[in-house]
Parts: sequence; C-alpha cells; structure tokens
Amino acid sequence: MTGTPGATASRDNEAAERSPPCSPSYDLTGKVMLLGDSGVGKTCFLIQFKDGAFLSGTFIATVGIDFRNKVVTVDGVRVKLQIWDTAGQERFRSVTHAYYRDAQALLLLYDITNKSSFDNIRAWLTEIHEYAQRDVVIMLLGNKADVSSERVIRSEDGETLAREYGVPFLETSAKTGMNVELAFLAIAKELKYRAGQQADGPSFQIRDYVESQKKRSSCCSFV
Ligand SMILES: Nc1nc2c(ncn2[C@@H]2O[C@H](COP(=O)(O)OP(=O)(O)OP(=O)(O)O)[C@@H](O)[C@H]2O)c(=O)[nH]1
Repeated sequence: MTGTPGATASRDNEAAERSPPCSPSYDLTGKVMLLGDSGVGKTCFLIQFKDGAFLSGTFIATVGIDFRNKVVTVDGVRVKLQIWDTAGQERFRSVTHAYYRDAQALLLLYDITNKSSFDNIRAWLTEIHEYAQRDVVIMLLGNKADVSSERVIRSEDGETLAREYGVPFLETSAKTGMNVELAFLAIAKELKYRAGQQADGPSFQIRDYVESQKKRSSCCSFV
C-alpha cells in the first residue's frame, strides 16, 4: 500500500468509521467508474483499494458491472466513493455505456506489459467523450507497474498520452498497492472541490496535485 498520504487516509477512514451511529457517515458522494481492456487489472485495483488485498491466481473476467463503496476523508470532508467495476470485454460494452452518463470520474487503465491495452486507450477516450458527461474527471493509469521485467510501455509514453488529453497520469500496481490510494484520493479531492466550488474561490488542479504527490512518493519510499 502507499506510504505517507495513504497512512493519513487510513487514519481518516478509521476515524470516519468511529463516528457516532446517528451522524451521517459521509458528506458527499461521487460515482467513479473503472474502465479499460479486459485483464488490465480493474477488479484487482478496486479490491486493493477497498480491502487492501490482491487477488492472484486464475483470472476470472468480470461479467457486466459491479460496484463497491468506500468512504475517504479529504481535508475534513467525508466523500463516499461509489466505485463501479466494468467488464473490459467488448461484448459487454453496450451494458457499460449506459452507466457512463452519471459518472463523475473515470479511471482509465492500461497494462504496462500489454501494448494493445495501451493502444486502445484512444478508442476508450473516444467512447468516453461520446457517452460520459462533458466535465467528467478522467485519470489515466498504467497498471501492473510491479512487473518491470515484462514492461513494454514506457512511463514517458503514458505521460505523453495523458498530457495530450490533459488528464492526470499515474503508474500503479494493484498487486503492491502502489499509487492505488493516491488515485482515489485525488478523485475525491477533485469532487470535494467541485461540490464547494465558488466562482471566485481558489482552484484545485488535479494534475498538479497528482504530480506533487508522485514527487513525494519518489523521494520518500512512498511505494
Ligand atoms: N502483477 C500484477 N498482476 C495484476 C495486477 N493487476 C491485476 N493483475 C492480474 O491481472 C489479471 C487480470 O486482473 P483483473 O483485475 O481481473 O482484470 P480486469 O481488468 O478486471 O478484467 P475484466 O474483468 O475482464 O475487465 C489477474 O490475473 C490479476 O491477478 C497488478 O497490478 N500486477
């Protein structure tokens, strides 16, 4: 799992769970969807975030769509993330399209050991622009970063693609937990900012936030 920010989030989450039973357990909700080709690690990514565990062994493709909730606390605000795990297989696309429309955030994954999953990202972004809300928050994630010996997509290639589309980028590992929590916390911060946004208020730049946290991670054994 992640280091400093992750530890803070875990403490925040424990505190949220200890809230008195009568108080509402969250302040706002956000619908987040996991997208990307079959086998890139969407289900494992969600389970790592929700339960801190990694599903190894036989790969069982998701059928249709499923969701889990997790409350995270950012800047004192409890954000309930309703996270939808979609099936990456082509034959389920028409089912998942129907769910794009009311999603506030999309985590788009490719597998750094699988070139076609990276090449298909442009097609995914075309679909997103067709079916999702115009202001949906998108984050590009290069997953399976723990398998460096089989890497075929360089980190710079992910960064270049993300820059082209103006979205934040992280390399992640659903196996080790690297940057998993950071991805969801960045989304929660963005949703919190949008919920309280005032026309002349301070702005929150999710890309800058992710970049600053990445730098922290590389200097302090964050992974
Ligand atoms: N080494 C490594 N393996 C991973 C990682 N994430 C997922 N896997 C493996 O990749 C395979 C596919 O993972 P899933 O999470 O089921 O993939 P998915 O994207 O949900 O696939 P669909 O449900 O078909 O869309 C499984 O065998 C996982 O164990 C990771 O970060 N590192």
